[in-house]
Amino acid sequence: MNPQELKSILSAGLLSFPVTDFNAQGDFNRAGYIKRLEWLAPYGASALFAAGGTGEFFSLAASEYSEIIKTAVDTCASSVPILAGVGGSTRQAIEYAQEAERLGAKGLLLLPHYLTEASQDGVAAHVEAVCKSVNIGVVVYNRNVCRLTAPLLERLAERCPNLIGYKDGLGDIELMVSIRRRLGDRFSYLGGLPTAEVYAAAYKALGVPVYSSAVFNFIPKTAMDFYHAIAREDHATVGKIIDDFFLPYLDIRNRKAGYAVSIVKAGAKIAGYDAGPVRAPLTDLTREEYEMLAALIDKQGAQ
Ligand SMILES: O=C([O-])C(=O)C[C@H](O)[C@@H](O)C(=O)[O-]
Repeated sequence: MNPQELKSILSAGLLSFPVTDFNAQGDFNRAGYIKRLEWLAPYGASALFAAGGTGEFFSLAASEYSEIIKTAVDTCASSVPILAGVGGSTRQAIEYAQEAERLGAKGLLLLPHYLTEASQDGVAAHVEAVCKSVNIGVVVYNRNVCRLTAPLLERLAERCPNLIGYKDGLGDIELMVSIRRRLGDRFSYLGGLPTAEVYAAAYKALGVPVYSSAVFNFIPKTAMDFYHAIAREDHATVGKIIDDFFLPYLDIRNRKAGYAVSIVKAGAKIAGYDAGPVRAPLTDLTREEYEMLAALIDKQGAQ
């Protein structure tokens, strides 16, 4: 798939980031991951991102990465395109990028580099180096230490034809509007704030109709229904699902840093697709929080 074909796929529909399965010892659980992907793939997401943020990319060893991407690509070959998360230092990100391309990923999501502050010129050089290391399409994820501005993205877009997407995890409306207006159709735009549904209507109004859903991991039908309600601007349905499900969900998610991922793994277990524990530095929900989530899912009849 060339970068322009990928851009067109990412310009409509719902995207999702499957969690990564670990067994009780905390090791990658390939069989569980295959079962998960086989369950989720038919629900109609336009692309799935393996080893992304919700897939705990930041906690994976390089030796596990290849197996995870290969498993996702092989399992979903005939159903849904797989993009791979990449990140870390520039050299590490390039190694991951080339490995993911070799294994058949259709594109990459470039997660922010790790730890150090950096000038945005430096971040742009990092993004350019990763884009130039592969032929497949790349989506850059503005979040945390990666805070590229519209002029820098414009420069990157000129230099890197395969940089085809911009994913926003910052929620800075002024920045988002300036990027959307200045870059126009050059990119596909993805809403990617944690629990992106809560921002979906506002982002659609800004010209960003596509978002990635983490809750798709455990209530895929509800996630798709919500996406369709957003797409047809059915405000009553959107408001009802936000009131009944997402606001109480956020009350649990906001109890601890990192719960945006932990709560999704808890949800997967409740849905009958246990992905095992999260890895440190994340922590799992407490028993009480887990029961609260189970009751919330049950109350909605969400699935
Ligand atoms: O890197 C990630 O996993 C994300 O940020 C995607 C998530 O799906 C996010 O959009 C969410 O939590 O809904």
